[in-house]
Amino acid sequence: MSASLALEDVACRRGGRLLFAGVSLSLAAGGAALVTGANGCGKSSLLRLAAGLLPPFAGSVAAGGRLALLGEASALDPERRLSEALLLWARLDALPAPGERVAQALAMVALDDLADIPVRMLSTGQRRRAALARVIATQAPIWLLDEPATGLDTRSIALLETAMALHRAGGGIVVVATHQPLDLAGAAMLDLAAHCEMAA
Ligand SMILES: Nc1ncnc2c1ncn2[C@@H]1O[C@H](COP(=O)(O)OP(=O)(O)OP(=O)(O)O)[C@@H](O)[C@H]1O
Repeated sequence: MSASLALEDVACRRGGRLLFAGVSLSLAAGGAALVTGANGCGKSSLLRLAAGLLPPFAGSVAAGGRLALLGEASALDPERRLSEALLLWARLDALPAPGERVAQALAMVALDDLADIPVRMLSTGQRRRAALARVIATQAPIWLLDEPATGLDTRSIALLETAMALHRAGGGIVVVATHQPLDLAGAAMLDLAAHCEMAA
């Protein structure tokens, strides 16, 4: 089955408040969306909704394919060596060759030289790239990336953009919530401000 992601007239309520309503998005294989909006308008919440971690208050979410979410935290065990911390996650999805997938993912984010370093010793930007490597290693067709460029230098942003482009070229889907401009050619633009229910 080729990947797809559809949000239809979705509303989100958190902490007793309606954050946004009337959000629709339809992505097919190779598609991408860029989610923008002011702090607190619900970008992270939208990604969690798409990931199935939050139920929509109204509307529907349908994902055709496995999802991988890059959230604020890297979710990697700080005490483990980077490659081992990634392997723990890669083994969870029961796909073949977890070691190879981790090695390839580390190379894609240019962290192969640091594979044996404990996660706690990585810099902020290196940790962000490690979190991206975790997503890449899942081989999930649908990527949900929350502020993936935070803390990244110019070269690392280029690596991120290349990884997203390659993923889409292979039929993957990318949804990115970001405050930073990112090269995501032909992406659907979703400005949550237009759907925000919170009065400024
Ligand atoms: N677990 C939670 N319970 C209740 N309210 C929450 C929870 N998590 C977030 N919120 C609230 O939901 C609103 C939207 O938060 P969210 O993190 O989705 O916004 P955002 O657009 O991603 O913000 P930012 O740009 O600062 O990352 C905020 O007002 C926040 O306080």
